[in-house]
Amino acid sequence: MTDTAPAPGPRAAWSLPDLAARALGGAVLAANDESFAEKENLIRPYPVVHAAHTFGAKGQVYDGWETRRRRDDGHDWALIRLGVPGVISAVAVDTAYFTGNYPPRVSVDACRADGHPAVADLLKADWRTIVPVSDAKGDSRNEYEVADPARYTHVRLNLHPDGGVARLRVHGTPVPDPAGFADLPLDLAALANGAAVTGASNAFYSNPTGAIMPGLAASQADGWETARRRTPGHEWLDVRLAGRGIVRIAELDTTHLKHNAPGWASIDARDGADTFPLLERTALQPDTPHRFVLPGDRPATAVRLNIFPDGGMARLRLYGRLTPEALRDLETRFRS
Ligand SMILES: NC(=O)NC(NC(N)=O)C(=O)[O-]
Repeated sequence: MTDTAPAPGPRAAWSLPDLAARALGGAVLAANDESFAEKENLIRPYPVVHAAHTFGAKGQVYDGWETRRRRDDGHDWALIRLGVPGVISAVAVDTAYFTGNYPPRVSVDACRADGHPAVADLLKADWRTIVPVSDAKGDSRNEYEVADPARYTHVRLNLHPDGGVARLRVHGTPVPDPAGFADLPLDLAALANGAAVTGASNAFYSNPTGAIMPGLAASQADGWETARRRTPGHEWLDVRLAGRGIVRIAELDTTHLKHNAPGWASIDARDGADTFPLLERTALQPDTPHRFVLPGDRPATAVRLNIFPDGGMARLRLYGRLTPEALRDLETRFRS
């Protein structure tokens, strides 16, 4: 859970995942100045913390990135690698607790530098403006929507002229490099491979997208957890796969869900207008990574994970192979 959860409403861009998230592999690579507070705080996943009148050797302590007061005409910048490349739809610049020292204006540039570029190479990259110089407020979540269909790998946050920013969130659609998707089985449900959570019956305790994030869940808050269900029925999670493919192994990981794991789970698959069972209703254990080998060979584009009656899932992994057509589509999308 972060401090910068979008306000409710029909604002699709803000419900897209944060491509700069540290948990996805994002990193703050460089900043021209971090005299007061360090740049890495920009992508911390935690709510911003603040205690007034706490002074360190450099001044008041802030949970964010804060530069010195400029005495020239320049501006400050920080360079961020996205965890997974993608199309950026919205950027949030959260100045929580920066009141007398927030940047009055910000802008954001983006570039596409595939591979593993060094900072020196990135500084020479072809940067495009995705958020022009825009007004920002102090102690606020400043939101800027982006209408640019290009795929980017890095962003640069500019402060005009200087100041402090608590958090940067870069919402967008992952467009991963499909090199290697052809020869190896991959997790067709992984966000990093281009899958997405498209719906959940209940998202009371955590963001359901946590269930398809990389790595092991760090805690119960890191996966999907529902409220206790007090009515008949069951909870479910919808996932659009990275592409049309055949799933051979399903991993249902209830790690950290000790007294609130689902009793049972099943998975339904969808391919066009057809739906079919991928995993029949199966008993689950608390705090356990379950692995099921699936017998079928029908391709699917999306799945619904059903949990009975409620609980959640730390991680859902669906290992399989893309169809040749789906692989070609991803390659075209990545190159365009
Ligand atoms: N009281 C402050 O916050 N002062 C300043 N910042 C820090 N971190 O002390 C400043 O000058 O921007």
